[in-house]
Amino acid sequence: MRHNLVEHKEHFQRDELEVARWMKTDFVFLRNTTTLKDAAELLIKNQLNEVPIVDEHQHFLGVLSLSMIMQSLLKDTSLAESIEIHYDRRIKPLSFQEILSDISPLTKASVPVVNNQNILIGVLTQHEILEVLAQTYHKMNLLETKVEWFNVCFDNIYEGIIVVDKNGFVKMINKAYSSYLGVEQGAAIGQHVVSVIEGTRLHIVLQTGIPERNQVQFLQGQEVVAHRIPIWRNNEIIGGIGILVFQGVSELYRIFDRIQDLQVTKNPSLSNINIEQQPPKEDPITFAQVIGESESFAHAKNIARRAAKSPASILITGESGVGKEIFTQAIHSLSNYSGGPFISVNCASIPEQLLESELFGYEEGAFTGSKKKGKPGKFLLAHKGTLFLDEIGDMPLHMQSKILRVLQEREVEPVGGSKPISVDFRLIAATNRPIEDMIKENKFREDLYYRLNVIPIFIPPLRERKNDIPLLIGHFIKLICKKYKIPSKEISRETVAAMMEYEWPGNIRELVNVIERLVTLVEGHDIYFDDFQRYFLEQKKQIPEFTTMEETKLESFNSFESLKNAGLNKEKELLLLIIKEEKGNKTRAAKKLGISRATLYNKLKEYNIELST
Ligand SMILES: Nc1ncnc2c1ncn2[C@@H]1O[C@H](COP(=O)(O)OP(=O)(O)OP(=O)(O)O)[C@@H](O)[C@H]1O
Repeated sequence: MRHNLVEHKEHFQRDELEVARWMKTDFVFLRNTTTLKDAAELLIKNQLNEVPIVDEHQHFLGVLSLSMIMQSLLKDTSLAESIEIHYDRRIKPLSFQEILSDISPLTKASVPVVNNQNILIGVLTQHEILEVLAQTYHKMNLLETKVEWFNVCFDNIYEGIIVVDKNGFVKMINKAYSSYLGVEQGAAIGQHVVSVIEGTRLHIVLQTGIPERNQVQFLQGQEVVAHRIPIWRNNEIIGGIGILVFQGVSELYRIFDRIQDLQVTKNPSLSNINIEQQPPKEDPITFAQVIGESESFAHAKNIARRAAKSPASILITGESGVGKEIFTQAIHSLSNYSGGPFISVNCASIPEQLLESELFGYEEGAFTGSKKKGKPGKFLLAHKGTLFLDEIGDMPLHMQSKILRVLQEREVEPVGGSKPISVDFRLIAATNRPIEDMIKENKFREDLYYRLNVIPIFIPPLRERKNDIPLLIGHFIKLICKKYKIPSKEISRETVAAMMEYEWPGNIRELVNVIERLVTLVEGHDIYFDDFQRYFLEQKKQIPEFTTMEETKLESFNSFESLKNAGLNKEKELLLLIIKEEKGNKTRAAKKLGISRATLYNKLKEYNIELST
């Protein structure tokens, strides 16, 4: 029995084999003060051979069996006597944390189980052990089928796949790869990847921890596309996967041509309203630029991709800096409104008294005594395109009613205007505030919420999708090097692992800031953990070493906090100082403080700081 369990242990998670998971918790036991008569009756009634004995605090003392009672009776002991001196105290109980495969075979029908305080909490019987075996057998069968399927796929796939351990030694290689290289599968296994694949970088990816995707590699006289993926588990690299796309390069060119054709034939629907529209200055953001593959993030992207195709309103929720705006832009690019404008409004950053004219626009002479020319509002500017209302949770109640009316009637009436104008736009709203709670507190209109929340998308915070961190680091390093026109840099694995440990309260915005600081401040080609400590952690002097997650939880690491702690206790003073340093530029001030523009506006409002715009 022991042998079988050990052999199949791999197929159970270790804690699945813990005694605590399998022991019986409704069981019979006796106090040491019970009489021999009561004990005998209890054993007979429950058809038991033996029973565990405990003291008044439920501490385990030993085991009493029917044969022990018989022996006592044969020695003329009275049945009225207590069992105290008659039970066996040599019996060793099992700990609830022991693993079934590590314990000796049960020689008895049942064994008592205790916790760390020696309190009797259960019994393990042979019945449970048989149950484990039956389940193991079932799991093994399922696993065998899975492995068979996996092998079939692995060897029949067109792409070449190679899997290495953390030191770069080949663990698996599929048929496509081995025949391309002209190496026997069996011969490649166990060798170092460098001696199997000419010019590989898979071993380098194991060092850096950063995935490399869509890299053109010259192999066996042909250009191929390679992906190199480090496998992270519990913040450590346990191996790597190399994927070779043989048709890659020529196929990529074909795809590129097809995209170009599509763009030429696409006839952007032009606005029938005479509003001067600026041509887009930068390439539109697509989902290819929205980085992240962890399950929860891929799920959000999936919903967003599908939502893009419908005209329904979308409400994106998630903490500040998780990527709500970039999602919105990618949705716009993929939607039927992509030919029209993308208009973004940060509801928190516009003073309340200006909000209406910003959104609805105004007609010439709309304001008493004003000779101001008319101006189209954001609703009108977004005609045939996408309107993004960021921080919708900060919208005052009276404006919420007005917005609701626009959404219902699809018409806007500029301030001072006499007739409504029809508008057609796709609305995407975003918030990092708990809207449902705000509804309960009458701070947000329920009817507007339902109008907006036709398709809800939640973007998870970075700390809940840490496996995306290496991918994001690689992406931003490349992007920032390009932006500053500096040669590409590499980051050490220790730094990546430390970044995976950190909680990122400012989410991706904070990650981008940190990488930007590292890439621009570190002079050499490589970014080491020391640099990370110097440029990021040392700013937060109160935390001497970056060690555990617990420590990072204790303190918020964002720059705002660190600046505050650098001797300035009052947030207001700090705000004023930074704004002065940045000569009133709110975007730069927010960036320096490590907060979003919206948070900066909220804080300015909170402290009644007025800035001339
Ligand atoms: N998945 C991602 N891939 C690439 N870049 C991202 C991703 N998510 C966010 N970013 C970048 O991080 C920064 C912050 O993202 P964004 O402004 O979209 O966040 P947000 O949730 O709208 O923040 P806020 O609520 O504070 O307005 C931007 O520079 C954005 O381009």
